[in-house]
Amino acid sequence: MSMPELVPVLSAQQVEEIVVALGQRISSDFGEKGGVAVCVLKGAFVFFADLIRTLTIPVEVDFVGVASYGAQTESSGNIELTKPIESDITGRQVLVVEDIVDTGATARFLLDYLGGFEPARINLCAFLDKRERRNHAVRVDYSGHVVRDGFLVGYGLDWNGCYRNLKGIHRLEQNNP
Ligand SMILES: O=P(O)(O)OC[C@H]1O[C@H](OP(=O)(O)OP(=O)(O)O)[C@H](O)[C@@H]1O
Ligand SMILES: Nc1nc2[nH]cnc2c(=O)[nH]1
Repeated sequence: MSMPELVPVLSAQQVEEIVVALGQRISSDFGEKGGVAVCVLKGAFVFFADLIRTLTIPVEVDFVGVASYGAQTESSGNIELTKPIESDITGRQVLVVEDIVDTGATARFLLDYLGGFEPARINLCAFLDKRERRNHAVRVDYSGHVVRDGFLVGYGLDWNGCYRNLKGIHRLEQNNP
């Protein structure tokens, strides 16, 4: 199999502008009460670190782990909780931070899981909102960039464990010889 090609989708500069705009909206909506920002591991960790530093409200952070894709570019559909939340989010304002919402299976699973702790409010923020394959009902309250198709890597998103360190977003194209 030949090496996949990386086609640029968003530059590092564009990524930064999107993150700043999201941070302003979230700060304004959550207000001085602030809340708990929950990073969905692993993919969201890069976006999360940038986003929380644009917030101008009191914010605590926590992390949940889920896995579903493994080495594939298609979700297995079996979502596994690999790390539970540690904070008490009951009655708090909660922001779930994802790198990408694709089929919506992971986000749906997490909103149901975290919603079970009865937060005062729970909103979903995704850097990338890929709607074409959505087959679970989820509302992305804060969507950074809507993408149509393709498998995307960079800015935390991986393929087979690689490319999370790229500063921009790229589409992975498998060239068949
Ligand atoms: O909307 P969906 O179709 O459920 O896809 C979105 C999920 O897929 C990716 O996670 P992945 O399972 O690849 O794990 P990772 O975050 O550890 O890379 C991504 O980080 C989202 O959590
Ligand atoms: N890296 C990566 N993970 C995903 N999980 C769901 N969709 C995608 C995607 O386009 N890229």
